[in-house]
Formats: sequence, C-alpha cells, structure tokens
Amino acid sequence: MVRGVSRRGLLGGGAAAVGLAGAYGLGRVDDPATATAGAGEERYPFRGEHQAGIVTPAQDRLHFAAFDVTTDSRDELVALLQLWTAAAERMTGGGAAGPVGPVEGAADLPPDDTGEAIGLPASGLTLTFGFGPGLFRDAAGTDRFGLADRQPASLKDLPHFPGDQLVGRRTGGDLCVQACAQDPQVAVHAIRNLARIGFGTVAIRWSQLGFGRTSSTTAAQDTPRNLFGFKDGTANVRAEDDTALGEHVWVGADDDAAGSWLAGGSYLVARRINMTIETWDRQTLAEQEGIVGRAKGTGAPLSGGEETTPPDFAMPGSNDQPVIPVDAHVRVVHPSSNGGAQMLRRGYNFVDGTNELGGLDAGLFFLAFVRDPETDFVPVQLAMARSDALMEYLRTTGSALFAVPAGVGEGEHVGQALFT
Ligand SMILES: C=CC1=C(C)c2cc3[nH]c(cc4nc(cc5[nH]c(cc1n2)c(C)c5CCC(=O)O)C(CCC(=O)O)=C4C)c(C)c3C=C
Ligand SMILES: [Fe+2]
Repeated sequence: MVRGVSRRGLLGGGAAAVGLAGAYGLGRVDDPATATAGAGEERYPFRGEHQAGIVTPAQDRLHFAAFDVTTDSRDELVALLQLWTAAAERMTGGGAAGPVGPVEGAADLPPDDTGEAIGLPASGLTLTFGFGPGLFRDAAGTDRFGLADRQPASLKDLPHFPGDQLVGRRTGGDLCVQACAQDPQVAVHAIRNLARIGFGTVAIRWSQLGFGRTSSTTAAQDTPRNLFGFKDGTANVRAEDDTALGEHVWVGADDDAAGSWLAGGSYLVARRINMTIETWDRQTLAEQEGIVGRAKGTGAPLSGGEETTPPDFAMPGSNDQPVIPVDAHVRVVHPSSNGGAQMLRRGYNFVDGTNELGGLDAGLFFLAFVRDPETDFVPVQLAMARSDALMEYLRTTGSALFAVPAGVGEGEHVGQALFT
C-alpha cells in the first residue's frame, strides 16, 4: 500500500495489523511482528490510549520540529489541532496529508499534499504531539489562550545545567511534533505538511533530523549504537514493562491538580547533545570502555556477563578502584545512584555537516519520555554534570521540554482534554 493516486481506498488492507491492537491493551499495534505487512508497510494506529511514538518500537529515522504559535486566538489554535489530527491520521495510515491528495485536485489550486511521498508506504510513521510551557504563558507571562491555570507545575523551562551551551534557535517551543518512520522522506513529508497546514497559526522554531535510533523500546529490538560506537539503549524502560511505564513514563490522574488533562500522557525531554567525535576517537579502547562502564563490542557491563547482565558496581578492580569506575556513565546515571529515577530513552544520532573547526557537527539528539521531569530527568542530568566522565566529550546545544497528552480517542483531536 503506497501513497498517491491509486492508494486511497486501499487503506483497509492493513486492517489485520490494526485489528491486533489489543495485543498491548492500548489500542495500538506496537509489536513489529504483527504490525509489519511487508517492507515499509508497517503502520501504527494514530488513535489509542497513549500517543504512538513512545512505546512504539523505535523506528530508524526522525524529523522533530518545535513550533511557535503565531496567533493569539484560542479558536485558531484549536482549529489547527483539529486539522493536524485529521492530517496525522491520514499520513500515519499511509495516505496523503489532505483529503484531496497531491495530484488529484484542481489544476488551478495548490495541492493539499506536497507530493514527495507519492508511492511511498506508511513506513511505520508515528506522529507524537507535545505542548511547551509557552502555550500556557508566553515569555512575557501573558496567558494568550486562557490555559495558564491548567499548566502543570513540572511543565517549565528546564534549568540551565553545567555544560549547557544552548543555542537560542535550537531551544524551546510552544508545540512539538516528533515524526518517526523507517523512511526519512516519509518523516520529512509529515513535518513539512503539518507546517504547511499551520501556516499563519504556527511557524517552525527549530527542527532536527535524526538517523540510527539510539535506543530500543521493546525487548524484540536489537540494541543499536551511538556515534561513539557503543550499544545504546540496553537498560531502557521498555514497552513490555507495564510496572516501569506506570511508575516512570505515564502521568497519573492525581499527579498534578492543574494538569489533570495530562493523565495518561508523558513529558518529553529533548536535548541536542554535540559529541566531540574527533577527541573521543583518540582515546584508547580501554579508556572509552572505562568512561562508559560497558564493553564496546558486546555492551556487557565491565563487571562481566552479557549485555543484559545487571552491572555489579561493587566488584573490585585494580588499584583499589571498582571495575566499573566511579565516574563511568552507567554508574552515574543508574537508577541506584539517582533515587530510582528511570526514563524511556528514544534518541537518534545526528550529523549536521561540519562545524567551523572542520569537525563533525554530530551527536545524539536525546529524547526521553518521563512521568515527571523533576524526579526522573533533572536529578540524573545534574549527576552527569557533577561527576560523569562522559561530559568531557559532550556539549548540549539545544534543549526543550513538552507535555505530551494522552492518546487521541475516536472523534477527538490531539490534546482535546486541555481545551474542554
Ligand atoms: C540525563 C540523562 C542522560 C543523558 C543526557 C545521556 C546522554 C548520553 N548517553 C550516552 C551513552 C550511553 N548511555 C547509556 C545508558 C544510559 N544513559 C542514561 C541517561 C542519559 N544519557 C541512562 C538512564 C542510561 C541507562 C543506565 C542504566 O540503567 O544502566 C549507555 C549504556 C547502554 C544503555 O544502557 O543504554 C550508553 C553507551 C551518550 C553518548 C550520551 C550523550 C551524547
Ligand atoms: Fe546515556
């Protein structure tokens, strides 16, 4: 099933996959074995208890966009969310952005789809929407949309962390859309068309392309590698772990009185982290492994075993030092070092050409979903800043926080609970 002239009307062909949505009890198909009907044919239902793109098996490509809302009209904002919902449902189903299509409309009108995805299948596209702090109060403190009394306490700009070298044009945003797909053209097409639909109501503030997912979100997925060459995502919160998801990813109904509309949703932390690849590449294998705390080849902890063996932080090494160094990344960020904090990481590698010194402008676009950034992200980031050997090779150049509302029910639009 592909987008374009002949594909509409064929969308029912994926019903078998969609019909298995009950597998996780969440009205979605998150199991690649059931969702995949052929190369590029995998589709994830747009509607469900939670938004797709969180516990969905991490796709290989990303286009993430943060938007500024340029209108002061609440009605226009809601109308945009309605249009985005319809377009997102169509595109994630393998269809065009608009009801007419890229080439089916009148020749004297602009098409309601830009056309670069004609012939391409759904490619596992998910579109995940979030609301930034600026939607509730803008930089001047103005309540543009009558939402200020519904702002959750934790939805505020992240603190400035040591090591942050934030670039304004890569930071913040009133709205975000995370587009993930197996085909970069499909992800880019989705963001481009949502931006086109929003012309006059929103403007893209910044966006980020990513490749080579740096996390696994289900047990069935292999662990991919980051640009330092290490397996990344081994000890992630996974789709199968309902207990961890309930404790550390999904916002509870009683978490925040003002933010009760966010129940069943999550917070999305986005950090664009530049990695000084060239310096890293000059470190010995032993130094690199000591900095991470895991073996580069297998991903096993330096205390031994296999990739999924829990690290033994007490195991002695040489020179009265533990075998996993005290400043190793996996020790510093481990839940046992941070009061039990956990997060669902869903980041991507990026290379945005070269910097002014001729080095790669490259790194990890870190994305993490948490129930509360104050307890599950900020303490871990502060611990890294304090004592993580990895920090010497990192420079954070972009940062944002969004509230990601729960899934969209039948007949609803994205984030409807916030506006009712
Ligand atoms: C504040 C949270 C984190 C940031 C920022 C972060 C950046 C970052 N991480 C790597 C490489 C690896 N991270 C690994 C594990 C890991 N990282 C975090 C948190 C942050 N990382 C957590 C919570 C964990 C899991 C710890 C555990 O429970 O054991 C690993 C090991 C493999 C794995 O478990 O995923 C690697 C490798 C880079 C390169 C990076 C910034 C660019
Ligand atoms: Fe990490």
